[in-house]
Amino acid sequence: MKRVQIAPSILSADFSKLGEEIKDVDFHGADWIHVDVMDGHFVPNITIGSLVVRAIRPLTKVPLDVHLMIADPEKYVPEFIAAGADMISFHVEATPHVQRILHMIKSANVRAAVALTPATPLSTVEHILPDVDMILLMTVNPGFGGQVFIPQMVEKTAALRELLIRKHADHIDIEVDGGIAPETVGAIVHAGANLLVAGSSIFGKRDRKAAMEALRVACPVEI
Ligand SMILES: O=C(CO)[C@H](O)[C@H](O)COP(=O)(O)O
Ligand SMILES: [Fe+2]
Repeated sequence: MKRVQIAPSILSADFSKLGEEIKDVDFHGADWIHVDVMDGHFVPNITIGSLVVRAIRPLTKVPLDVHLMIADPEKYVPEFIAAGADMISFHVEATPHVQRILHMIKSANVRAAVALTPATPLSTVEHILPDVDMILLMTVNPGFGGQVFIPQMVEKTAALRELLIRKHADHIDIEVDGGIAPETVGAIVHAGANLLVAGSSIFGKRDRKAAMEALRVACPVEI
């Protein structure tokens, strides 16, 4: 089984002291820092852009996992690469140019990933597996932190892991994003997810050390 990693999402951090917030989860063993970029168009919320990615980049050695929830991602991918993203995911629902954008990201030596909202079928990624490093399955509808985990996404995650095994592409990471907490982590990791985004269940708690430990303890494999 692949090593399970934790990616705290700064969406639920205190933006008035973002640097301290990032250093806090860095100190307590975050594997990635998840950065949610929303444009008020692809999703009904506006968050942050590449200026913030550029500003936080020097504050930590933890790699930055940038989740683009934006229309026309091909227009903005270059500025997130230049800002220092280590991995970029964009939504297959947001562009007809999925493979072209994956190549754009990989040619800059950045990890390339596609994201699927809960209703998007796995068939949308079946024929581009050689081009992806990671697939992000949304386990809530994108746009907001603190939403309730959609239980049917356990079955979807298991189906994706089976597909990857069948296609000899089991090296691809499956990231799950939305409502990941000690109560949901067991089933989703058992189904085959190995990269856990957690916003409110880490930054929503005062003691981030305890919050991350609670996720690790609830995980069915050692992390
Ligand atoms: O992409 C996202 C929302 O669209 C966030 O990464 C996600 O919601 C994390 O927040 P939480 O863990 O609180 O659900
Ligand atoms: Fe996200």
